[in-house]
Amino acid sequence: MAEELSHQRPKVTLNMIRSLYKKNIPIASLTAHDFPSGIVADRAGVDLVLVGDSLAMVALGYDNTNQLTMDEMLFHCRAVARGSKAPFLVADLPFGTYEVSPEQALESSIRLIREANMEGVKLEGGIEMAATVKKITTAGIPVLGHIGLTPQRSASLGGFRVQARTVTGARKLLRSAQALQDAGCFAIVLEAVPAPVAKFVTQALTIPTIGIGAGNQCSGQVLVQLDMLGSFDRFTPKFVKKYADAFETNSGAIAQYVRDVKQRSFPAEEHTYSMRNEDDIKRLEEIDIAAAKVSSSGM
Ligand SMILES: Nc1nc(=O)c2c([nH]1)NC[C@@H]1CN(c3ccc(C(=O)N[C@@H](CCC(=O)O)C(=O)O)cc3)CN21
Ligand SMILES: CC(C)C(=O)C(=O)O
Ligand SMILES: [Mg+2]
Repeated sequence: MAEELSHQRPKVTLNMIRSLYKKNIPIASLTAHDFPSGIVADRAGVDLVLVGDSLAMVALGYDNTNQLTMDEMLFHCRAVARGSKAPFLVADLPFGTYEVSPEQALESSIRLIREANMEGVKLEGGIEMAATVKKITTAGIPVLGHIGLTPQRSASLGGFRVQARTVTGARKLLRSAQALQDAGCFAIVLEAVPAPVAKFVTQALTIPTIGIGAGNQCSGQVLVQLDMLGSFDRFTPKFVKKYADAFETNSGAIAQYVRDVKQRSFPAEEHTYSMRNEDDIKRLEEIDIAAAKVSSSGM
């Protein structure tokens, strides 16, 4: 326990996120979707851990994020919160749990805070979600906005496409960002927009932007943990940098384990228990195994 405590760093609060922004220190965010991914993000110094609904695709094997239910999200949030102690904890509001009305959004947000130890929520959408954001933030729940490529709306966007590639698009993005800021968002995720557009929006705001596929001039960055670890092999967006090759490393390790088991080279001596008295081995060998077998199969 003492050793465990020595790894703890100060709790990242909303004030600390704001102070990083004021000091122009980029906010390092990363997703986590279970206990071990929450622990590593914490240990590695991540400021903000997002339990993203991308977990639908990377952890549960769904084709998109829209099939994820509130119960599944709550289940994963609880696991992340058990492992991730220092980072500021934010959860995605799953598709269908916040669009019906501001009241529905607030009720869903309250569940994530009260039942799953989250500290804030994220929702997708721009100016049209301003009243909803206002409802949630007024209740004292920090809200992270998310504009640009909004995966929950990929059907109406025509797929996972880069957004705001024109000046008109950039102006529209800024209007949405400002509406979210005015509604009380503490920060806004900008996903898959050209770097100059993200820079333009970031400079026009007084709250941080967290980029994913939005260049290096945002106030922070976020990636899906399994993407950057090279552990998700279905697709790789252009914005993903693979910092490890977990899929290759892990499947290689497991293939070696399979060979070892087949060859009886695992377990070795050091993974094996001994009897209390060496002499007992001999006594075991003297027992008539054939007789023991007969008596047991005869029941
Ligand atoms: N593993 C994973 N990583 C993610 O970043 C992620 C998810 N899942 N699931 C939910 C959404 C979906 N996301 C995606 C998925 C694909 C692209 C992609 O392939 N984009 C193309 C650009 C297409 C265009 O030309 O407009 C690319 O080449 O990057 C982008 C974002 C982001 N989110
Ligand atoms: C990639 C981030 C922004 C996200 O929304 C998710 O992981 O679901
Ligand atoms: Mg998401």
